[in-house]
Amino acid sequence: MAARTLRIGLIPGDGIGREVIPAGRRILEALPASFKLKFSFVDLDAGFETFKQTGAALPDKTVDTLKNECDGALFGAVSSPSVKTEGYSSPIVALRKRLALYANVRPVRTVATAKSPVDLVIVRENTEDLYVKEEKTYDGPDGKVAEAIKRITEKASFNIAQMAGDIAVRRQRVRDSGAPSIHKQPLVTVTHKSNVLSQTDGLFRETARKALAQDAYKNVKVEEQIVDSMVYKLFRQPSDYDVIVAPNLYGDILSDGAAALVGSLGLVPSANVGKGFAIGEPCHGSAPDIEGKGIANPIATLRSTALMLEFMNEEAAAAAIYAAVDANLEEGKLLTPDMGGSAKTDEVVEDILKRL
Ligand SMILES: NC(=O)c1ccc[n+]([C@@H]2O[C@H](COP(=O)([O-])OP(=O)(O)OC[C@H]3O[C@@H](n4cnc5c(N)ncnc54)[C@H](O)[C@@H]3O)[C@@H](O)[C@H]2O)c1
Ligand SMILES: O=C(O)CC[C@H](C(=O)O)[C@@H](O)C(=O)O
Repeated sequence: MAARTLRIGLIPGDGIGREVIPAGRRILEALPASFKLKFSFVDLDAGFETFKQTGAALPDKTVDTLKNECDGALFGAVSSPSVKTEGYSSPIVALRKRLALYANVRPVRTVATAKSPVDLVIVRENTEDLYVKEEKTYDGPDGKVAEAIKRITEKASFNIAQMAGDIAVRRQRVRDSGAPSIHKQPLVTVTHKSNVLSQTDGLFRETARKALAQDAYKNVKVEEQIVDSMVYKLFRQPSDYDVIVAPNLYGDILSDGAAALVGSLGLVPSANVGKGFAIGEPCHGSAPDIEGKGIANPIATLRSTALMLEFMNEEAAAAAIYAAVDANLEEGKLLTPDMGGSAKTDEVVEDILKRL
């Protein structure tokens, strides 16, 4: 069989995004020939630096190249300012919408030998909710008033719940094939706040339930949880959760919280997934506090690279990367400072490449 050639867009962005994305490229280049995969790469711009230089945080060239040339991509992180900056808008949020990457899939897990095991996936809606970013400020009788639209549609809620159901079924298939797991039965937990937001989150809840009632998911247990009590229960008993499906903002917040349960934000990957296209992206941001020190944990990016390969139907290559990363973590000798070690980014990458 001839090797499959895949063209990958690399969008480092800002801060530690520039320090971790090269690790993603290196691990793809280091995949053994037995996987019959070849890669070509194209460097693409986005982020606050790009905005300062060109006036566009997400140049059209980046979007067009991804659409017309690439089979997949890796995105690092961007330094979006916390104050309104005329002309700037988060490029990763824009990219998710422009490429219709409707699902943000975020597996959060410990290694098999962990004392308090966690093995869950947060499936975050990726295009709407408060992230439609339709905001306005005006003067009212009590001073300035700022408003934002929270938009939930039936279509996006249905699609994201189906993605959660499909992932639950796939995870169970892997368990049934003998893979060790802390879970016995597939479970999807629908997260919402429809006790207060009965129309928006109400529509999400009701639609997700409808989607998960389809025959394809008849073996999947479906539960629901209000997002605040979800946080409480997740932090007390994370091993109770298998697949969590959430509207955009709750999914964003839950995934950083869940990262704390497994030791570091620097471990948690994600994939922005659309029909036939996926962008791997570590869950973390540009980490200005450690930028330039060469100590960023590359594991979230390496796992995001594997996750991108999974969505390209290259499960075996993805599994090899996960195994090499797990071997590094299980030995626990070469860890970056966020994990209590003193290793540099490049040393961790070298160690994982050796194990591949
Ligand atoms: N996908 C993205 O582009 C994305 C995601 C989140 C935040 N951001 C942006 O990043 C900037 C910084 O945000 P923040 O500081 O609130 O969050 P952050 O995720 O950048 O950092 C939070 C904390 O986690 C640590 N951390 C994160 N990733 C790490 C890694 N790989 N290795 C070791 N430690 C790591 C940081 O040092 C920091 O202490 C903001 O401008 C925000 O808008 C971008
Ligand atoms: O800072 C940005 O530009 C986007 C941050 C981004 C988000 O979805 O809100 C990040 O928190 C993430 O989880 O991907």
